[in-house]
Amino acid sequence: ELQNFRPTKAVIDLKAIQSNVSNLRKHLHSDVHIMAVIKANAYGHGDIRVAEVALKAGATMLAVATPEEALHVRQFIADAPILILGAVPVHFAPYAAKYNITLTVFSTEWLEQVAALAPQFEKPLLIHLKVDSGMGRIGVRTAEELHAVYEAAQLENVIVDGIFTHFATADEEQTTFYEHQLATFKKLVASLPKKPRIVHAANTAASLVKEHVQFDAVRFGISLYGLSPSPYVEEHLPYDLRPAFSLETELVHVKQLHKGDTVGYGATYEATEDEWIGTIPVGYADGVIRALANQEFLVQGMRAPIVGRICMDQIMIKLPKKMSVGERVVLIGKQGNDEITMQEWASRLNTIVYEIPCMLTPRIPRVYKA
Ligand SMILES: Cc1ncc(COP(=O)(O)O)c(CNc2conc2O)c1O
Repeated sequence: ELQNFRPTKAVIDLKAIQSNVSNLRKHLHSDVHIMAVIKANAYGHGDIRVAEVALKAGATMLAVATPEEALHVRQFIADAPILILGAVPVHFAPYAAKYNITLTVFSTEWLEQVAALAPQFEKPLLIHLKVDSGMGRIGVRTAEELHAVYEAAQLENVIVDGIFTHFATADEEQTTFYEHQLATFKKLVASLPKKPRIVHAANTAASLVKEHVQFDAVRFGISLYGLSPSPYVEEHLPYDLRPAFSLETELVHVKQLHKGDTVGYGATYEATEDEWIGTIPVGYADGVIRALANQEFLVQGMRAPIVGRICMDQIMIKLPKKMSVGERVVLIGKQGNDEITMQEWASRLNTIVYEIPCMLTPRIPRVYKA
C-alpha cells in the first residue's frame, strides 16, 4: 500500500502490548480467561494488530462495541470468541450466529423477536446476559427481569454462554458502591438454575486492584495499552505498565521572529524578543484539538510549547533554539530524559486518558514497532 508521506504518525509498540498482557496473565489465577477489549479500533491503537499480539500473549477472547467492529475483526481473526459489549439490533442475530460472534442480551422483547429467526440460524447463537448492577447503562436490574430474560433465551439455536456486569467505580479508592455492585451481581448469578459457562465482571481497575472478582474471565481494556484507568489505580499497580502509543512528527518550517511579530489565526501570540518558531504538520483535523493550546511537545528532549492557535492541519511551537527542518518532534511519548504522557494531555483537556488515543483521527497513520 502507499507509504506515508506526511511525517506525522502514531507508533504502536507491540512489545508493550505483549508485556502488558503477559504480566496480567501472571497476575490472574491460572484458570481465569483474559478478554482483550479492542473496541474503538483498540482504543485507537489498531484492533487487528493488537488482537493478534494479545491472543499470542495469553488473551483467549476479544470484546468490541459494535456489530461492524465484530465483523471487521472476524475477517482477520478466524477463531477467537468475539463478544459485542453493546446492544445490537435483532436483524444482526443471524450474522452473529453465522460468524460466531457472541451477543450481549438483556431484553425479553429482543429475544421474542430473535425467536422467529433462530430456527434458520446456520449455527447456534451464543449470548451473554447483561446485568446492570449499578452502571445504569444497559442490563437487567432485578432477579425477576433476569429470570424473564433467561426463560426467553431457552430457544433452539440460542445458548446462554455467559453473564456479566460492569463496574462504575472500580477505579476509585471508595469501595462502597463497588461492593454493592459486586454483591448484587453475585446474588443474581446465584439465582439462575444453572451457572453460565463464563461469568465476568472485572474491567482493568477491578482486575488489577480488587480481590475475588476475577470469576471466569476479566475484560482488559485500558491497561492492555499500558495506560492506567485512574490516578488511584496508578498508585496501586501490581506491576509496571508499558504505554504502547507514541505520537511524533517533524519540523517542516523554522523561522526567527522578532519582538512584536505574531503567530497564527487571530494573531494571538506575540514574540517578546528574538524567538525561533517551528511549524509541524498536524492539527485539529488529526484530533489535536484547539483546547490543547499551550501543550508542550518535545524536540531534542526539550519542551517546546504550542504558540498561537492550533490550525486544522498545522501547529506552531516555540523552539528552545535554532533547529533544522526535519527535526523530530514528540507529541506523546519519550524523548531524551523527558516524556509527554497521555495523562498530561488528559489533564490539560480536563478528561481521562481513555479519550486521548480514541480522539486521534484516522488521518494519523498507526505504524507498528514489532
Ligand atoms: C462493558 C465493558 N467492559 C470492559 C471495559 C474495559 O474497561 P477498561 O478499559 O477500564 O479495562 C469497558 C470499557 N468501556 C469504556 C471505557 O471508556 N468508556 C467506556 O464505556 C466496558 O464498557
